[in-house]
Amino acid sequence: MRKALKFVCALLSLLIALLVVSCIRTFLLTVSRSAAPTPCHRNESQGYITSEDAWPRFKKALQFRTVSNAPHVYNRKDLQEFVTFLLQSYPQVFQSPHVRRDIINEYSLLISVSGKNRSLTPYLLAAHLDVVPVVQEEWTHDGFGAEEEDDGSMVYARGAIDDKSNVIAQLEALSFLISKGIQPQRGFFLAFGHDEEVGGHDGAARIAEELWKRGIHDLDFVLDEGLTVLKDLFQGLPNNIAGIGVTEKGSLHLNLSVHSEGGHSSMPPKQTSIGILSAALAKLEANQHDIIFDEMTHNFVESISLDMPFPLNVVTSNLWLFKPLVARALAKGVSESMVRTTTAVTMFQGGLKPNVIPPTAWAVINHRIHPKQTIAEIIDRNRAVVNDKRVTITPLPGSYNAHPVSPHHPKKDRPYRLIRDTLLQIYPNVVTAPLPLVANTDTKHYLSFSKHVFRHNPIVLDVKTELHRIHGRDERLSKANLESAINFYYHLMMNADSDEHPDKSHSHSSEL
Ligand SMILES: CCCCCCCC/C=C\CCCCCCCC(=O)NCC(=O)O
Ligand SMILES: [Zn+2]
Ligand SMILES: [Zn+2]
Repeated sequence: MRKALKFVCALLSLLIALLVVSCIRTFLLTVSRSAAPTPCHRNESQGYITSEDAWPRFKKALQFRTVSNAPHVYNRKDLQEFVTFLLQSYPQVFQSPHVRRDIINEYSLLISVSGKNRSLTPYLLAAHLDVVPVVQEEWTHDGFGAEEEDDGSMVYARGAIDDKSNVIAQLEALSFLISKGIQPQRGFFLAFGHDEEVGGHDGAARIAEELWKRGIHDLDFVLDEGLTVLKDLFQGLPNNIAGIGVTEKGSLHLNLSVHSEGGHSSMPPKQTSIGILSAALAKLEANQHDIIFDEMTHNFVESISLDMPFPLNVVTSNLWLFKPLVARALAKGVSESMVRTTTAVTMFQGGLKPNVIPPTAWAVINHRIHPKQTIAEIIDRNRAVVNDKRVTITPLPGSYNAHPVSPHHPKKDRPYRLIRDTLLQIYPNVVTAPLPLVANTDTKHYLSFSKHVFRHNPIVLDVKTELHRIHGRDERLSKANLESAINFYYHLMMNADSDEHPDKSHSHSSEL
């Protein structure tokens, strides 16, 4: 008894000592924290664009039903009309001697802007023209009506976030540049694919082929849709987080199927194919893939730790002691998609009639694969968890592993710094963070052109009230967000020329 008491006292003393050390360490880190680097692009003379003129064009763009349903299955008529609308809406852009536009594979749009200084490697901004379907009965607004809130501050439509806002914002920024009589030093491309939502095989893939054929084998950087500026990501965090996707998770679509005897429902087996499959799916949902707390996650947590309120600041700035606790906390809510391979049962089919034993049942699971895992690992573990020979697990075509991680040191890596600084010009109080994009983009088709590939959508989304609208019901975008996006791309086009960002052909690390 005495020994047990001594052990408990020793343990308590150790815990108290560790907590005291943690608090002292947090205090020292806080007082010694260097001021955030002043973005070297606070060049206010670059001008500012309001969204007044853009707003009606954006609303019209949202009304085209450019829905993609499956690879090669999309609304060709509305895509054609949407592209025609874009070409007619920006006459200044397409009449400029510095702009070439090409329709690629009938429905994608490649806009080439030539730079004054041909020695500078061009960059590419990507967006996409297509959208996912609307389940209208779930919406409170017409999914393609582009209806506004009473005060005109918000518009509701599929594609408002993903991804027509970026199509319009990039064109508006280019139009403003041209209206000021500016030809950029560094050339760039606007690449609008027409089937991103179903893999980009007919759109972005063909744009990439066209660039390669033209002898463009090297891009300074690629920027596509991706993480947004996230509001209220964690309770108590005062700043919004501007995630910059420096990699993106892999994607694996798995077909699970069960084939069994049919027959009359009055003489049923113990389990029908639907029951067997449902049990397998329930096992996979109950046994999620492991939490992975990698270096990028570690750095991210540390980067926001000192802004967190007590005692979260102590916990998150002392990962040497609290990492398991923080890992478990991250595995809840939307941040779970960053720390593990996610499992989503997205399709299920089975059964013919109420009185017929279903001979087959099948389902599709979508895994978004953590950058530290592979397709093979996921399939092997799924098979072990299901552990039922009656269930056939087959990978569907179009699966791929996570992307390479783009260089993202803010001092050494100019393209990352360019995007970070431009974000800070538009959103001065955010915390920028290199993170994995949890979804997928057309960047998969541009990886061979540059190692500097980023995924960011320059709008602010409240994590609780807005994220679920992406591919969900009542997708919407505010006028303020459209305006910020336009100015982000405009400043990026200007900053890409800035001597603060010398071309990589004479790259040197500049102290900020
Ligand atoms: C600690 C950080 C946690 C981050 C949590 C995730 C936040 C996600 C924010 C924005 C995601 C927006 C994704 C937009 C791109 C989607 C493009 C798309 O739909 N591609 C097709 C596909 O992925 O299937
Ligand atoms: Zn998208
Ligand atoms: Zn999408």
